Amino acid sequence: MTSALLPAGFHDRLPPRADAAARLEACVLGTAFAHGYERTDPALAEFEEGLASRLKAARRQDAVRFIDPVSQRSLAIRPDITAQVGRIAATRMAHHPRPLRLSYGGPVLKLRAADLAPERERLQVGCELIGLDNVAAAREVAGIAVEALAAAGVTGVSIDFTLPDLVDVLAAGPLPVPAERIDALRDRLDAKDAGGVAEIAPDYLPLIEAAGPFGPALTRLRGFDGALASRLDGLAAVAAGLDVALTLDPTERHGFEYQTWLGFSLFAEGVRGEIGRGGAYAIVENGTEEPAMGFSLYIDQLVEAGAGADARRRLFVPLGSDPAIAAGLRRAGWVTVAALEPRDTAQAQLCTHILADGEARPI
Ligand SMILES: N[C@@H](Cc1c[nH]c[nH+]1)C(=O)O
Repeated sequence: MTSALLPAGFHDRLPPRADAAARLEACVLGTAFAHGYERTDPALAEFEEGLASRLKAARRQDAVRFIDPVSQRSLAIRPDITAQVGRIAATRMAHHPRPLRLSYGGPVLKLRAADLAPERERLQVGCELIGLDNVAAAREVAGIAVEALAAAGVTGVSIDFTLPDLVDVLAAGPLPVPAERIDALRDRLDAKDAGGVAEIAPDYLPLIEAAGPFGPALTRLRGFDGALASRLDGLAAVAAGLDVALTLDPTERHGFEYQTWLGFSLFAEGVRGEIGRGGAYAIVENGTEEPAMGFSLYIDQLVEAGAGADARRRLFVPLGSDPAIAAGLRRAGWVTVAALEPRDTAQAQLCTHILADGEARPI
């Protein structure tokens, strides 16, 4: 019988997966570091209002909240580190020159699991570029995400672009929609509900058909409304710098609550669901807004698909072996597992090799 040790949506990472996760995290952060992104390590929990108000339309209901007995205030456990990096950039690092490049990695907690992803606690690793949200910023950020995944040995990566504020832009200008119906229109477009869209604003129907492989989708969108020309040029320029499969789904909103002109989801062949997301957004501080661009990767699905695994070559060091030889082999990259009592065996210690006559012999 397996009785639940942990609540639904939570899991312990055991060996070798915990090591694989740490390796992937280090690989992503290492790639980011090499591009000038320095690490921040925000607090696990913070005042709820600060977290919720920092990014426009970030969802307060995503966070696990509680009243802190010490401060008597409502705290939230972070559901997304991006908002925290925004807080740090806007306050303690406000005086740093822009653009400011920061990276992060750590657990995040959601109040509820999403339909297709049962996890509530996940390991989030990412980069934020604060002070710019133009094409150059998007190219850098998306490029680093792709490079980091390649460095981590993840293959078959693809990116699905979206234009999160597209409906707002069209509704405010060329294709007016009554304000009270915009939310419903957005939801129906997101759900690709053609009948529902036709009821509210039939002019928007071509947007549903514009989803698909990047090139043709972009061409269809270009024919849709001239008001989008500069955005679409920007999108084309971002895509041109990326050497992975690209798609475009202009009305996808799910998971892009606070992103503005550009959003993207990352996928990899053989990996369940999205492995990450990113895009442009604004950080709000004292009524002013600062543009930013970033991406977050979720490491657990990658680990589940086998990424970050190593060959697990473990060398068993029998009792009485010369410690200097084992030390030399460790320096050469071996993992050594020392026998601590006579009945220890290489098999019990999951070793692939054994130290015999001063050298590593396969078992
Ligand atoms: N933090 C966002 C992705 C993102 C990072 N920067 C901008 N957007 C997410 O996990 O969905």
